[in-house]
Amino acid sequence: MATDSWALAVDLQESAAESLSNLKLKEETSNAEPKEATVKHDPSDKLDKTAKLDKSGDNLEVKQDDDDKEDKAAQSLLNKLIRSNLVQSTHQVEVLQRDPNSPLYSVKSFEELHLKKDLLQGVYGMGFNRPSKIQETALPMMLAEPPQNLIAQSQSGTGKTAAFVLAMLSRVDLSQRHPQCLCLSPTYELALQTGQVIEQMGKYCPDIKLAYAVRGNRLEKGQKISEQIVIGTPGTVMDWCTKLRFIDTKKIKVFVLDEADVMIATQGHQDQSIRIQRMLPKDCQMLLFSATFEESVWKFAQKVVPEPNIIKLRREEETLDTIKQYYVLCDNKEEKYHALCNIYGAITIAQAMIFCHTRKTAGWLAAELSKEGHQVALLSGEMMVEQRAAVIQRFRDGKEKVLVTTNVCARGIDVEQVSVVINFDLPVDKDGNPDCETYLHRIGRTGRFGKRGLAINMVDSKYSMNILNRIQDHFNKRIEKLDTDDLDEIERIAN
Ligand SMILES: Nc1ncnc2c1ncn2[C@@H]1O[C@H](COP(=O)(O)OP(=O)(O)OP(=O)(O)O)[C@@H](O)[C@H]1O
Repeated sequence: MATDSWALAVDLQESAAESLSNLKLKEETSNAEPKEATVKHDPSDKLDKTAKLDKSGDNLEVKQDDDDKEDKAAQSLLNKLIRSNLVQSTHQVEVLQRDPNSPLYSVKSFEELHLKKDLLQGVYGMGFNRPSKIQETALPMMLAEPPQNLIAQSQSGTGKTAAFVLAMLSRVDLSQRHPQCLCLSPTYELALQTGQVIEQMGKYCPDIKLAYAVRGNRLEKGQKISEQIVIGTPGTVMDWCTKLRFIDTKKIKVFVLDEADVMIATQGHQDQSIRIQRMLPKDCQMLLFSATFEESVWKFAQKVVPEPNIIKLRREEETLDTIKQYYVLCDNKEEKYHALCNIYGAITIAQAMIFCHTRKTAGWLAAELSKEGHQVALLSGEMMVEQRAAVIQRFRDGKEKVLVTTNVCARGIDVEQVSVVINFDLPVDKDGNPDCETYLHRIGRTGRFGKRGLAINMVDSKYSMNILNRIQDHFNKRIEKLDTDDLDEIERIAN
Protein backbone atom coordinates (compact mmCIF):
# COMPACT_ATOMS: atom_id res chain seq x y z
CA MET A 1 0.00 0.00 0.00
CA ALA A 2 1.12 3.51 -0.67
CA THR A 3 1.98 5.28 2.52
CA ASP A 4 0.87 8.77 1.62
CA SER A 5 -2.49 10.07 0.67
CA TRP A 6 -2.47 11.26 -2.90
CA ALA A 7 -6.06 12.37 -2.56
CA LEU A 8 -5.27 14.71 0.26
CA ALA A 9 -2.32 16.15 -1.57
CA VAL A 10 -4.30 16.70 -4.74
CA ASP A 11 -7.08 18.23 -2.76
CA LEU A 12 -4.76 20.68 -1.08
CA GLN A 13 -3.36 21.69 -4.44
CA GLU A 14 -6.80 21.97 -5.88
CA SER A 15 -8.16 24.07 -3.06
CA ALA A 16 -5.16 26.38 -3.30
CA ALA A 17 -5.74 26.80 -7.01
CA GLU A 18 -9.42 27.28 -6.39
CA SER A 19 -8.96 30.02 -3.85
CA LEU A 20 -6.73 31.85 -6.29
CA SER A 21 -9.31 31.63 -9.04
CA ASN A 22 -12.02 32.65 -6.60
CA LEU A 23 -10.06 35.70 -5.62
CA LYS A 24 -9.79 36.55 -9.27
CA LEU A 25 -13.50 36.12 -9.71
CA LYS A 26 -14.22 38.37 -6.77
CA GLU A 27 -11.94 41.03 -8.23
CA GLU A 28 -13.61 40.80 -11.59
CA THR A 29 -17.01 40.99 -9.98
CA SER A 30 -16.21 44.07 -8.00
CA ASN A 31 -14.66 45.85 -10.96
CA ALA A 32 -17.54 45.02 -13.18
CA GLU A 33 -20.28 46.76 -11.17
CA PRO A 34 -23.56 46.41 -13.05
CA LYS A 35 -24.33 49.26 -15.36
CA GLU A 36 -27.78 50.03 -13.96
CA ALA A 37 -29.97 47.49 -15.62
CA THR A 38 -33.37 49.06 -15.14
CA VAL A 39 -35.83 46.36 -14.31
CA LYS A 40 -39.16 47.23 -12.80
CA HIS A 41 -41.43 45.34 -10.50
CA ASP A 42 -42.34 41.91 -11.82
CA PRO A 43 -38.81 40.85 -12.65
CA SER A 44 -39.51 37.15 -12.58
CA ASP A 45 -39.10 36.79 -16.30
CA LYS A 46 -36.63 39.57 -16.78
CA LEU A 47 -33.95 38.98 -14.22
CA ASP A 48 -31.17 36.60 -15.02
CA LYS A 49 -32.22 33.48 -13.14
CA THR A 50 -29.18 31.54 -14.21
CA ALA A 51 -26.71 33.88 -12.56
CA LYS A 52 -24.01 31.98 -10.75
CA LEU A 53 -24.42 31.83 -7.01
CA ASP A 54 -21.15 33.38 -6.11
CA LYS A 55 -22.16 36.66 -7.66
CA SER A 56 -25.25 36.82 -5.53
CA GLY A 57 -24.34 39.00 -2.58
CA ASP A 58 -25.39 42.53 -2.00
CA ASN A 59 -21.95 43.17 -0.64
CA LEU A 60 -18.71 41.35 -1.09
CA GLU A 61 -18.08 39.87 2.31
CA VAL A 62 -15.02 38.22 3.76
CA LYS A 63 -14.17 35.29 1.51
CA GLN A 64 -14.45 32.66 4.22
CA ASP A 65 -17.98 33.81 4.97
CA ASP A 66 -18.92 33.82 1.33
CA ASP A 67 -17.65 30.31 0.73
CA ASP A 68 -19.60 29.00 3.66
CA LYS A 69 -22.71 30.87 2.70
CA GLU A 70 -22.36 29.90 -0.91
CA ASP A 71 -22.09 26.30 0.04
CA LYS A 72 -25.18 26.41 2.20
CA ALA A 73 -27.09 28.63 -0.19
CA ALA A 74 -26.14 26.46 -3.17
CA GLN A 75 -27.22 23.37 -1.28
CA SER A 76 -30.49 24.94 -0.35
CA LEU A 77 -31.17 26.05 -3.91
CA LEU A 78 -30.21 22.62 -5.24
CA ASN A 79 -32.62 21.01 -2.82
CA LYS A 80 -35.39 23.25 -4.02
CA LEU A 81 -34.63 22.65 -7.67
CA ILE A 82 -34.55 18.87 -7.44
CA ARG A 83 -37.34 18.38 -4.95
CA SER A 84 -40.36 16.76 -6.47
CA ASN A 85 -42.55 16.57 -3.38
CA LEU A 86 -42.99 17.07 0.29
CA VAL A 87 -40.56 15.42 2.70
CA GLN A 88 -42.74 13.41 5.06
CA SER A 89 -41.88 12.99 8.70
CA THR A 90 -42.60 10.27 11.19
CA HIS A 91 -41.88 12.54 14.15
CA GLN A 92 -44.29 14.73 16.06
CA VAL A 93 -43.74 18.48 16.11
CA GLU A 94 -42.43 19.90 19.36
CA VAL A 95 -44.17 23.12 20.33
CA LEU A 96 -43.10 25.68 22.88
CA GLN A 97 -45.83 28.25 23.31
CA ARG A 98 -45.14 31.74 24.49
CA ASP A 99 -48.30 31.53 26.55
CA PRO A 100 -48.57 27.91 27.68
CA ASN A 101 -52.13 28.48 28.84
CA SER A 102 -53.47 29.45 25.44
CA PRO A 103 -55.03 26.59 23.53
CA LEU A 104 -52.92 24.94 20.89
CA TYR A 105 -54.71 24.48 17.62
CA SER A 106 -53.71 22.12 14.91
CA VAL A 107 -55.54 21.63 11.63
CA LYS A 108 -55.94 18.59 9.42
CA SER A 109 -57.38 20.45 6.45
CA PHE A 110 -56.90 23.81 4.74
CA GLU A 111 -60.65 24.49 5.04
CA GLU A 112 -60.30 24.72 8.80
CA LEU A 113 -58.13 27.80 8.33
CA HIS A 114 -61.04 29.81 6.87
CA LEU A 115 -58.90 31.24 4.11
CA LYS A 116 -60.26 33.56 1.46
CA LYS A 117 -61.73 31.59 -1.43
CA ASP A 118 -59.16 32.75 -3.99
CA LEU A 119 -56.34 31.80 -1.74
CA LEU A 120 -57.72 28.36 -1.00
CA GLN A 121 -58.04 27.88 -4.74
CA GLY A 122 -54.36 28.77 -5.09
CA VAL A 123 -53.40 26.23 -2.42
CA TYR A 124 -55.37 23.43 -4.08
CA GLY A 125 -54.11 24.60 -7.46
CA MET A 126 -50.60 23.73 -6.26
CA GLY A 127 -51.73 20.19 -5.63
CA PHE A 128 -51.76 20.43 -1.83
CA ASN A 129 -54.52 18.26 -0.40
CA ARG A 130 -53.83 18.78 3.24
CA PRO A 131 -51.35 20.58 5.47
CA SER A 132 -47.94 19.03 6.01
CA LYS A 133 -46.91 18.07 9.52
CA ILE A 134 -45.28 21.41 10.32
CA GLN A 135 -48.11 23.30 8.61
CA GLU A 136 -50.73 21.58 10.79
CA THR A 137 -49.43 23.49 13.80
CA ALA A 138 -47.64 26.45 12.24
CA LEU A 139 -50.52 27.69 10.09
CA PRO A 140 -53.13 28.20 12.83
CA MET A 141 -50.45 29.89 14.92
CA MET A 142 -49.39 32.21 12.11
CA LEU A 143 -52.97 33.08 11.17
CA ALA A 144 -54.21 33.63 14.75
CA GLU A 145 -55.56 36.98 15.92
CA PRO A 146 -53.89 38.90 17.39
CA PRO A 147 -50.84 37.90 15.32
CA GLN A 148 -48.21 35.84 17.09
CA ASN A 149 -44.50 35.57 16.47
CA LEU A 150 -42.99 32.27 15.45
CA ILE A 151 -39.63 30.58 15.17
CA ALA A 152 -39.92 27.35 13.21
CA GLN A 153 -37.32 24.75 12.40
CA SER A 154 -37.70 21.69 10.25
CA GLN A 155 -35.63 20.08 7.58
CA SER A 156 -35.70 21.23 4.02
CA GLY A 157 -38.75 20.14 2.07
CA THR A 158 -41.21 19.88 4.93
CA GLY A 159 -43.39 22.78 3.84
CA LYS A 160 -42.06 25.87 5.63
CA THR A 161 -42.00 28.13 2.58
CA ALA A 162 -45.52 27.22 1.58
CA ALA A 163 -46.62 27.95 5.15
CA PHE A 164 -45.25 31.47 5.44
CA VAL A 165 -46.27 32.34 1.90
CA LEU A 166 -49.81 31.42 2.80
CA ALA A 167 -49.56 33.50 5.98
CA MET A 168 -48.31 36.55 4.07
CA LEU A 169 -50.93 36.26 1.34
CA SER A 170 -53.75 35.91 3.84
CA ARG A 171 -52.68 38.99 5.80
CA VAL A 172 -52.66 41.39 2.84
CA ASP A 173 -55.20 44.18 3.11
CA LEU A 174 -56.25 44.76 -0.48
CA SER A 175 -57.56 48.25 0.19
CA GLN A 176 -54.02 49.38 0.95
CA ARG A 177 -51.52 49.92 -1.84
CA HIS A 178 -48.22 49.80 -0.03
CA PRO A 179 -45.87 47.08 1.25
CA GLN A 180 -47.39 45.18 4.16
CA CYS A 181 -45.41 41.94 4.13
CA LEU A 182 -41.64 41.88 3.93
CA CYS A 183 -39.68 38.69 3.38
CA LEU A 184 -35.88 38.37 3.54
CA SER A 185 -34.01 35.62 1.68
CA PRO A 186 -30.25 35.02 1.86
CA THR A 187 -29.53 35.13 -1.87
CA TYR A 188 -30.90 36.43 -5.12
CA GLU A 189 -31.70 32.94 -6.40
CA LEU A 190 -33.46 31.87 -3.22
CA ALA A 191 -35.50 35.09 -3.25
CA LEU A 192 -36.62 34.32 -6.80
CA GLN A 193 -37.57 30.77 -5.83
CA THR A 194 -39.72 31.96 -2.95
CA GLY A 195 -41.14 34.70 -5.15
CA GLN A 196 -42.32 32.03 -7.55
CA VAL A 197 -44.16 30.26 -4.74
CA ILE A 198 -45.86 33.54 -3.80
CA GLU A 199 -46.88 34.08 -7.42
CA GLN A 200 -48.13 30.52 -7.78
CA MET A 201 -50.13 30.45 -4.57
CA GLY A 202 -51.47 33.95 -5.18
CA LYS A 203 -52.45 33.12 -8.76
CA TYR A 204 -56.17 33.55 -8.07
CA CYS A 205 -55.66 36.73 -6.05
CA PRO A 206 -54.95 39.12 -8.92
CA ASP A 207 -55.00 42.20 -6.72
CA ILE A 208 -52.13 41.04 -4.57
CA LYS A 209 -48.88 42.30 -6.06
CA LEU A 210 -45.31 41.32 -5.39
CA ALA A 211 -42.07 43.31 -5.71
CA TYR A 212 -38.56 41.86 -5.77
CA ALA A 213 -35.98 43.81 -3.80
CA VAL A 214 -32.96 42.21 -5.42
CA ARG A 215 -29.95 43.50 -7.27
CA GLY A 216 -30.74 44.51 -10.81
CA ASN A 217 -34.23 45.66 -9.93
CA ARG A 218 -33.65 49.37 -9.81
CA LEU A 219 -36.52 51.80 -9.44
CA GLU A 220 -36.74 55.53 -9.96
CA LYS A 221 -35.49 57.42 -6.94
CA GLY A 222 -38.19 58.90 -4.71
CA GLN A 223 -40.78 56.45 -5.93
CA LYS A 224 -43.03 54.61 -3.46
CA ILE A 225 -43.88 50.99 -3.97
CA SER A 226 -47.51 49.97 -4.27
CA GLU A 227 -46.98 46.19 -4.10
CA GLN A 228 -48.23 44.69 -0.85
CA ILE A 229 -45.56 41.99 -0.62
CA VAL A 230 -41.85 42.59 -0.99
CA ILE A 231 -39.30 39.79 -1.14
CA GLY A 232 -35.60 40.45 -1.31
CA THR A 233 -32.08 40.10 -0.04
CA PRO A 234 -31.03 42.03 3.08
CA GLY A 235 -28.74 44.56 1.37
CA THR A 236 -31.22 45.66 -1.26
CA VAL A 237 -34.14 45.64 1.19
CA MET A 238 -32.06 47.78 3.52
CA ASP A 239 -31.44 50.28 0.71
CA TRP A 240 -35.11 50.30 -0.22
CA CYS A 241 -36.08 50.96 3.39
CA THR A 242 -33.45 53.59 4.22
CA LYS A 243 -31.49 55.36 1.48
CA LEU A 244 -34.12 55.06 -1.23
CA ARG A 245 -37.19 55.11 1.02
CA PHE A 246 -39.27 52.95 -1.33
CA ILE A 247 -40.73 51.12 1.65
CA ASP A 248 -42.34 52.66 4.70
CA THR A 249 -41.22 50.19 7.33
CA LYS A 250 -43.77 51.48 9.83
CA LYS A 251 -46.52 49.99 7.67
CA ILE A 252 -45.14 46.46 7.58
CA LYS A 253 -47.46 43.96 9.29
CA VAL A 254 -45.62 40.71 8.61
CA PHE A 255 -41.86 40.22 8.57
CA VAL A 256 -40.47 36.87 7.44
CA LEU A 257 -36.87 35.83 7.75
CA ASP A 258 -36.35 32.72 5.67
CA GLU A 259 -33.43 30.29 5.74
CA ALA A 260 -31.98 31.82 8.89
CA ASP A 261 -29.17 29.25 8.98
CA VAL A 262 -28.02 30.27 5.52
CA MET A 263 -28.54 33.94 6.29
CA ILE A 264 -26.27 34.01 9.31
CA ALA A 265 -23.41 32.41 7.44
CA THR A 266 -22.76 35.95 6.23
CA GLN A 267 -22.06 38.40 9.04
CA GLY A 268 -23.22 41.32 6.89
CA HIS A 269 -26.60 39.75 6.27
CA GLN A 270 -27.07 39.05 9.91
CA ASP A 271 -26.46 42.68 10.85
CA GLN A 272 -28.62 44.01 8.04
CA SER A 273 -31.48 41.70 9.00
CA ILE A 274 -31.33 42.92 12.58
CA ARG A 275 -31.24 46.56 11.46
CA ILE A 276 -34.26 46.03 9.21
CA GLN A 277 -36.13 44.30 12.02
CA ARG A 278 -35.42 47.25 14.34
CA MET A 279 -37.19 49.60 11.92
CA LEU A 280 -40.45 47.65 12.04
CA PRO A 281 -43.38 48.50 14.31
CA LYS A 282 -43.62 46.67 17.63
CA ASP A 283 -46.84 44.91 16.65
CA CYS A 284 -45.44 43.60 13.37
CA GLN A 285 -45.67 39.83 13.21
CA MET A 286 -42.17 38.34 13.07
CA LEU A 287 -41.63 34.88 11.61
CA LEU A 288 -38.31 33.07 11.29
CA PHE A 289 -37.60 29.78 9.53
CA SER A 290 -34.57 27.56 9.50
CA ALA A 291 -33.73 24.05 8.34
CA THR A 292 -31.21 23.58 11.15
CA PHE A 293 -31.07 24.95 14.66
CA GLU A 294 -27.57 25.20 15.97
CA GLU A 295 -26.71 27.61 18.77
CA SER A 296 -25.79 30.47 16.43
CA VAL A 297 -29.14 30.27 14.64
CA TRP A 298 -30.96 30.23 17.93
CA LYS A 299 -29.11 33.31 19.20
CA PHE A 300 -29.89 35.18 16.00
CA ALA A 301 -33.52 34.05 16.07
CA GLN A 302 -33.96 35.44 19.55
CA LYS A 303 -32.61 38.80 18.41
CA VAL A 304 -35.07 39.16 15.56
CA VAL A 305 -38.16 37.45 16.96
CA PRO A 306 -39.32 38.76 20.33
CA GLU A 307 -41.68 36.64 22.45
CA PRO A 308 -41.84 33.77 20.01
CA ASN A 309 -43.77 30.57 19.83
CA ILE A 310 -41.36 27.86 18.82
CA ILE A 311 -42.05 24.86 16.62
CA LYS A 312 -39.51 22.16 15.87
CA LEU A 313 -39.77 19.04 13.80
CA ARG A 314 -36.96 16.55 14.24
CA ARG A 315 -35.38 15.29 11.04
CA GLU A 316 -35.62 11.68 10.01
CA GLU A 317 -32.56 9.86 11.25
CA GLU A 318 -30.26 8.04 8.92
CA THR A 319 -29.19 4.56 9.88
CA LEU A 320 -26.57 2.06 8.81
CA ASP A 321 -28.67 -0.86 10.00
CA THR A 322 -29.90 -1.88 6.58
CA ILE A 323 -26.53 -1.40 4.88
CA LYS A 324 -23.90 -4.03 4.20
CA GLN A 325 -20.50 -2.39 4.40
CA TYR A 326 -17.27 -3.65 2.82
CA TYR A 327 -13.79 -2.41 2.09
CA VAL A 328 -11.37 -3.30 -0.68
CA LEU A 329 -7.58 -3.03 -0.32
CA CYS A 330 -5.76 -1.46 -3.26
CA ASP A 331 -2.43 0.21 -3.95
CA ASN A 332 -3.40 3.15 -6.09
CA LYS A 333 -6.25 4.68 -8.03
CA GLU A 334 -5.73 2.43 -11.05
CA GLU A 335 -6.17 -0.60 -8.81
CA LYS A 336 -9.23 0.94 -7.27
CA TYR A 337 -10.61 1.36 -10.74
CA HIS A 338 -9.78 -2.25 -11.56
CA ALA A 339 -11.60 -3.39 -8.41
CA LEU A 340 -14.58 -1.30 -9.41
CA CYS A 341 -14.67 -2.95 -12.84
CA ASN A 342 -14.56 -6.38 -11.18
CA ILE A 343 -17.51 -5.46 -9.01
CA TYR A 344 -19.43 -4.29 -12.06
CA GLY A 345 -18.48 -7.48 -13.86
CA ALA A 346 -19.77 -9.70 -11.08
CA ILE A 347 -23.03 -8.14 -9.98
CA THR A 348 -25.90 -6.31 -11.58
CA ILE A 349 -26.01 -2.82 -10.20
CA ALA A 350 -29.20 -0.92 -10.90
CA GLN A 351 -27.77 2.44 -9.97
CA ALA A 352 -24.65 3.46 -8.12
CA MET A 353 -23.20 6.63 -6.70
CA ILE A 354 -19.44 6.89 -6.57
CA PHE A 355 -17.80 9.48 -4.34
CA CYS A 356 -14.38 10.92 -5.01
CA HIS A 357 -12.40 13.34 -2.94
CA THR A 358 -11.44 15.72 -5.70
CA ARG A 359 -12.94 17.00 -8.91
CA LYS A 360 -9.91 15.78 -10.79
CA THR A 361 -10.38 12.17 -9.69
CA ALA A 362 -14.12 12.36 -10.32
CA GLY A 363 -13.49 13.62 -13.85
CA TRP A 364 -10.88 10.94 -14.53
CA LEU A 365 -13.05 8.14 -13.18
CA ALA A 366 -16.12 9.26 -15.11
CA ALA A 367 -14.07 9.31 -18.31
CA GLU A 368 -12.66 5.83 -17.65
CA LEU A 369 -16.09 4.38 -16.91
CA SER A 370 -17.55 5.97 -20.02
CA LYS A 371 -14.80 4.37 -22.08
CA GLU A 372 -15.93 1.03 -20.68
CA GLY A 373 -19.40 1.73 -22.02
CA HIS A 374 -21.13 2.78 -18.79
CA GLN A 375 -23.72 5.52 -18.88
CA VAL A 376 -22.12 7.95 -16.47
CA ALA A 377 -23.28 11.22 -14.99
CA LEU A 378 -20.73 13.55 -13.43
CA LEU A 379 -21.41 16.16 -10.80
CA SER A 380 -18.65 18.64 -10.51
CA GLY A 381 -17.94 21.69 -8.39
CA GLU A 382 -17.59 24.11 -11.26
CA MET A 383 -21.11 23.40 -12.48
CA MET A 384 -23.81 25.94 -11.85
CA VAL A 385 -26.51 24.85 -9.44
CA GLU A 386 -29.04 24.62 -12.26
CA GLN A 387 -26.73 22.31 -14.20
CA ARG A 388 -26.23 20.13 -11.15
CA ALA A 389 -29.98 19.92 -10.68
CA ALA A 390 -30.37 18.79 -14.30
CA VAL A 391 -27.71 16.07 -13.88
CA ILE A 392 -29.38 14.78 -10.72
CA GLN A 393 -32.76 14.78 -12.41
CA ARG A 394 -31.46 12.71 -15.32
CA PHE A 395 -29.91 10.24 -12.90
CA ARG A 396 -33.15 10.03 -10.94
CA ASP A 397 -35.01 9.37 -14.16
CA GLY A 398 -32.65 6.47 -14.76
CA LYS A 399 -31.09 8.00 -17.87
CA GLU A 400 -27.66 7.29 -16.37
CA LYS A 401 -26.82 4.36 -14.15
CA VAL A 402 -23.70 5.69 -12.45
CA LEU A 403 -23.29 9.05 -10.78
CA VAL A 404 -19.72 10.08 -10.06
CA THR A 405 -19.43 13.00 -7.73
CA THR A 406 -17.35 14.88 -5.22
CA ASN A 407 -18.76 15.26 -1.78
CA VAL A 408 -19.65 18.93 -1.84
CA CYS A 409 -21.80 18.50 -4.91
CA ALA A 410 -23.73 15.56 -3.62
CA ARG A 411 -24.57 16.81 -0.16
CA GLY A 412 -28.26 16.69 0.47
CA ILE A 413 -29.05 14.51 -2.51
CA ASP A 414 -31.47 11.79 -1.70
CA VAL A 415 -31.64 9.25 -4.46
CA GLU A 416 -33.77 6.44 -3.17
CA GLN A 417 -33.21 3.98 -5.96
CA VAL A 418 -29.42 3.85 -5.51
CA SER A 419 -28.53 0.33 -4.46
CA VAL A 420 -24.76 0.65 -4.25
CA VAL A 421 -22.63 3.46 -2.89
CA ILE A 422 -18.92 3.35 -3.56
CA ASN A 423 -16.49 5.49 -1.62
CA PHE A 424 -13.71 5.66 -4.16
CA ASP A 425 -12.15 7.95 -1.58
CA LEU A 426 -13.19 7.90 2.05
CA PRO A 427 -14.69 11.10 3.41
CA VAL A 428 -12.26 13.21 5.42
CA ASP A 429 -12.61 16.69 6.83
CA LYS A 430 -10.28 19.63 6.19
CA ASP A 431 -7.83 18.39 8.81
CA GLY A 432 -7.67 14.93 7.29
CA ASN A 433 -9.75 13.28 10.02
CA PRO A 434 -12.60 10.89 9.22
CA ASP A 435 -15.80 12.74 8.38
CA CYS A 436 -18.27 10.32 9.95
CA GLU A 437 -21.26 12.54 9.44
CA THR A 438 -20.62 12.63 5.71
CA TYR A 439 -20.03 8.87 5.66
CA LEU A 440 -23.41 8.31 7.26
CA HIS A 441 -25.03 10.76 4.93
CA ARG A 442 -23.54 9.12 1.85
CA ILE A 443 -24.56 5.60 2.62
CA GLY A 444 -27.17 5.88 5.38
CA ARG A 445 -30.83 5.41 4.64
CA THR A 446 -33.70 6.87 6.54
CA GLY A 447 -35.25 4.03 8.51
CA ARG A 448 -38.54 4.73 6.84
CA PHE A 449 -37.47 3.60 3.40
CA GLY A 450 -35.78 0.59 4.91
CA LYS A 451 -34.33 -0.52 1.59
CA ARG A 452 -31.22 -2.64 1.84
CA GLY A 453 -28.06 -1.16 0.46
CA LEU A 454 -24.47 -2.01 -0.27
CA ALA A 455 -21.54 0.26 0.54
CA ILE A 456 -18.03 -0.44 -0.72
CA ASN A 457 -15.06 1.54 0.54
CA MET A 458 -11.80 1.72 -1.39
CA VAL A 459 -8.71 1.80 0.80
CA ASP A 460 -5.39 2.70 -0.83
CA SER A 461 -2.96 3.63 1.94
CA LYS A 462 -2.17 3.19 5.61
CA TYR A 463 -3.70 6.59 6.06
CA SER A 464 -7.03 5.59 4.49
CA MET A 465 -7.01 2.26 6.38
CA ASN A 466 -6.73 4.26 9.57
CA ILE A 467 -9.63 6.46 8.47
CA LEU A 468 -11.71 3.37 7.76
CA ASN A 469 -10.94 1.87 11.16
CA ARG A 470 -11.93 5.07 12.88
CA ILE A 471 -15.20 5.20 10.94
CA GLN A 472 -15.84 1.59 11.90
CA ASP A 473 -15.18 2.34 15.58
CA HIS A 474 -17.31 5.44 15.48
CA PHE A 475 -20.42 3.61 14.30
CA ASN A 476 -19.52 0.38 16.03
CA LYS A 477 -20.52 -1.46 12.88
CA ARG A 478 -18.19 -3.91 11.24
CA ILE A 479 -16.91 -3.16 7.74
CA GLU A 480 -15.95 -6.48 6.14
CA LYS A 481 -13.01 -7.02 3.84
CA LEU A 482 -13.86 -7.88 0.24
CA ASP A 483 -11.55 -9.54 -2.25
CA THR A 484 -12.56 -8.14 -5.61
CA ASP A 485 -10.46 -10.69 -7.48
CA ASP A 486 -12.76 -13.40 -6.17
CA LEU A 487 -15.86 -13.06 -8.33
CA ASP A 488 -17.81 -15.64 -6.33
CA GLU A 489 -17.28 -13.60 -3.21
CA ILE A 490 -18.55 -10.46 -4.89
CA GLU A 491 -21.62 -12.29 -6.13
CA ARG A 492 -22.27 -13.50 -2.60
CA ILE A 493 -22.35 -10.01 -1.10
CA ALA A 494 -24.99 -8.89 -3.54
CA ASN A 495 -27.48 -11.49 -2.35
N1 LIG B 1 -49.32 20.73 2.23
C1 LIG B 1 -48.60 20.31 1.21
N2 LIG B 1 -49.00 19.28 0.45
C2 LIG B 1 -48.28 18.83 -0.60
N3 LIG B 1 -47.11 19.39 -1.00
C3 LIG B 1 -46.65 20.43 -0.29
C4 LIG B 1 -47.35 20.95 0.84
N4 LIG B 1 -46.64 22.00 1.33
C5 LIG B 1 -45.55 22.11 0.56
N5 LIG B 1 -45.54 21.18 -0.42
C6 LIG B 1 -44.54 20.95 -1.47
O1 LIG B 1 -43.45 20.29 -0.85
C7 LIG B 1 -42.21 20.81 -1.30
C8 LIG B 1 -41.44 21.40 -0.12
O2 LIG B 1 -42.17 22.48 0.43
P1 LIG B 1 -41.46 23.83 0.87
O3 LIG B 1 -40.59 24.37 -0.20
O4 LIG B 1 -42.52 24.72 1.40
O5 LIG B 1 -40.54 23.25 2.05
P2 LIG B 1 -39.45 24.01 2.90
O6 LIG B 1 -39.48 23.36 4.24
O7 LIG B 1 -39.66 25.46 2.83
O8 LIG B 1 -38.12 23.62 2.19
P3 LIG B 1 -36.81 24.55 2.10
O9 LIG B 1 -36.27 24.64 3.49
O10 LIG B 1 -35.92 23.79 1.16
O11 LIG B 1 -37.26 25.85 1.56
C9 LIG B 1 -42.56 21.83 -2.37
O12 LIG B 1 -42.47 21.17 -3.62
C10 LIG B 1 -43.97 22.24 -2.05
O13 LIG B 1 -44.67 22.64 -3.19
